Amino acid sequence: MTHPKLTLVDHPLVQHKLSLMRDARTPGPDFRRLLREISLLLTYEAARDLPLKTQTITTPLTDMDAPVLACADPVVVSILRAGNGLLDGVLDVIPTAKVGFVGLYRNEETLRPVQYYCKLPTELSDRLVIAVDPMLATGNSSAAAVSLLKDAGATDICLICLLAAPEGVECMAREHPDVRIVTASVDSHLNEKGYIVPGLGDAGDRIFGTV
Ligand SMILES: O=P(O)(O)OC[C@H]1O[C@H](OP(=O)(O)OP(=O)(O)O)[C@H](O)[C@@H]1O
Ligand SMILES: O=c1cc[nH]c(=O)[nH]1
Ligand SMILES: [Mg+2]
Repeated sequence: MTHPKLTLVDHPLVQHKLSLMRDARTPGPDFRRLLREISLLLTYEAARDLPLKTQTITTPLTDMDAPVLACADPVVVSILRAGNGLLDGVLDVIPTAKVGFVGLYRNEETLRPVQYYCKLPTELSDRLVIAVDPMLATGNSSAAAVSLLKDAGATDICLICLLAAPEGVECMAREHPDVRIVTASVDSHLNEKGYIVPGLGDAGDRIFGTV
């Protein structure tokens, strides 16, 4: 398993919260809160290369040349449904981000994504586009969503996923080696139904209580 642009966030807070999320006994409200908190921490890594410029500001004590962002507003794209569990955490950190949605579900037999919705901001080029989906399993859903973003003009894309399987990382390396991936874990493998092992189960069902 390799991807030229994969960042594994091994921060102790992220790892601790992820372990709580993996635990099958963790109730839905806690699961949702933990995902939002981790999302905020993963966003720091996704936004690490945003450019800065200097602007003169006046503090209560003096003038100073202060660093401020020098880029167009980033875009965050939630891959429905489970991506919505990460969305608010990204917006907590980047409140000026524009928001898009790509609706995809995975056919349980073929493990191929089926698209049912797409609504994106008009301007995607020359800005950071952060796609969010908690699970990168076969990688088919994220790869399809990223292709859609590229077709719509995105040039600088980062995928935030809570958990990845080696198969999903390989899929992204094959289809989108230019797209950065920020994740909290690359797990062992996929089971025969395409679920990440040890994983955390079905992210969408645990977020929205649809088990
Ligand atoms: O890498 P893949 O093999 O494509 O699997 C990962 C996809 O599966 C899950 O979505 P799901 O189809 O369960 O839809 P949901 O978000 O509506 O629950 C998950 O949120 C990813 O989108
Ligand atoms: O383990 C998995 C794989 C796909 N989708 C999930 O929600 N969980
Ligand atoms: Mg699901």
